Amino acid sequence: MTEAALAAAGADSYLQFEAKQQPAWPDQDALARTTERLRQVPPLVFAGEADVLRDHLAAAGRGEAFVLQGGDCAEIFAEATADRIRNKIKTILQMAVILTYGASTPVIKIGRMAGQYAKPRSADTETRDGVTLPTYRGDIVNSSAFTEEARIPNPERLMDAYHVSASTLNLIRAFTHGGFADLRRVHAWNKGFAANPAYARYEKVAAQIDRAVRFMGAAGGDFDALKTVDLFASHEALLLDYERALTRIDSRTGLPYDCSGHFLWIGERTRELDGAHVEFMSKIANPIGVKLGPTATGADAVALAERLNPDNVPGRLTFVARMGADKVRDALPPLVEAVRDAGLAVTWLTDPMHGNTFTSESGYKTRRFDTILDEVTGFFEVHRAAGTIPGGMHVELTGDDVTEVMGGTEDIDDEGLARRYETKVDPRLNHQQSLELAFQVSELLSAR
Ligand SMILES: O=C[C@H](O)[C@H](O)COP(=O)(O)O
Ligand SMILES: C=C(OP(=O)(O)O)C(=O)O
Ligand SMILES: [Mn+2]
Repeated sequence: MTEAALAAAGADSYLQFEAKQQPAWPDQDALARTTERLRQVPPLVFAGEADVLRDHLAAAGRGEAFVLQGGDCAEIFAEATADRIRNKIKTILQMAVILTYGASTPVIKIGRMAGQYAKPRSADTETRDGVTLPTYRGDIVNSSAFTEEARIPNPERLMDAYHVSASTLNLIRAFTHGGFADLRRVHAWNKGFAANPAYARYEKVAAQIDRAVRFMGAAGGDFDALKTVDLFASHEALLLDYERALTRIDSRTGLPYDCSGHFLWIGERTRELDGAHVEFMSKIANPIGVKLGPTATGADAVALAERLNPDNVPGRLTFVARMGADKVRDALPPLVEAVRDAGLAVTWLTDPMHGNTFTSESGYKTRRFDTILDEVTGFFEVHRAAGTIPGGMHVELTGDDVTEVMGGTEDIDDEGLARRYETKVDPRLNHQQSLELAFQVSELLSAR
């Protein structure tokens, strides 16, 4: 019955199109058994929550809120521990308080969390010391260990992804609604950060936020209302077998929602108009995103918006621009202007990470803090010139003290990268660098 309704709603139409970046599963029967099980399990999120997020994203598109989307490039099953999840949530909440001050509007918090397990890769194979194996495609597909066995796509991992997502989401809900996210606590953490002499340049903003919080208290502000926050879950909808298996008909509206997360996006490598990913995304009712890189044209952006949001519903569609700091000021304006001139409702985010990756001399895949900040700055400049809204920021970060991105006050250099380089795919801002970025962006936002 439900499956019939999903088919009638077009949830399987994507099967007629080419799907890029899918694993070569050696055992199709095992895959079918797992997806069959996944079609029976409880959804991870409720469609009504996705609707709430869509309304928030619409507000961000109008400049009445700012979006902070962040988390790992690739979540790792074995790293879904209480400590690591807590540190990540803490980092996002700390950044959100800083940005809220700068934007003087609510910050919509979205984790690249509880489902960010599938990775598109530029190469199908990886060679180390003369040995060539299939690439790691995320924990939902294979393991990053460099052995032949580990790299074989294993469909049982889809089930593991579901369970690890469920436990991560459970902890997110507990932390954000159980007292951990209380504004006064988060504010005290930020004061501690800015009081460290190394970060003296952020003291001024931190002191201003402190004054604002104290003013609120004196004026009888309701801090109890600020004890809980909403942190939404998002990931790249890359592995279509998994996303389709977690799609459910919403009992309220009769519409299909992909209940693997609140917000799903498709990446730069899978956004073809005639590809399976765009077709699948066109059929689900969640708020969705599309990454746009420097080769995207204004016509591409308009065509994607018309295809993915034919009713022009505000908040339904977010474009995440990932141009590169050296290109954003030239490549983004034509897209923003075309969308603006066509009267299309789109919420614009900047991803200042994916266009700024390079390999350091010592061989680490890295990015520079200053380049990341420069792309965010360019994004704000472009929107200011076009009279459009810079709606938010999408970043790869972790709450831990890793050394993967160069620069920041700590000034991690090429040699320093080796100290604690842990990511399995792309480099992440560490805890300190994430807060620094928030302080600097909050200044850009104040001028918005
Ligand atoms: O996270 C994004 C992509 O999956 C990643 O940048 C691809 O990395 P690769 O070029 O090492 O395959
Ligand atoms: C794959 C990613 O990015 P993009 O599609 O922008 O390259 C990502 O966000 O990890
Ligand atoms: Mn990445």
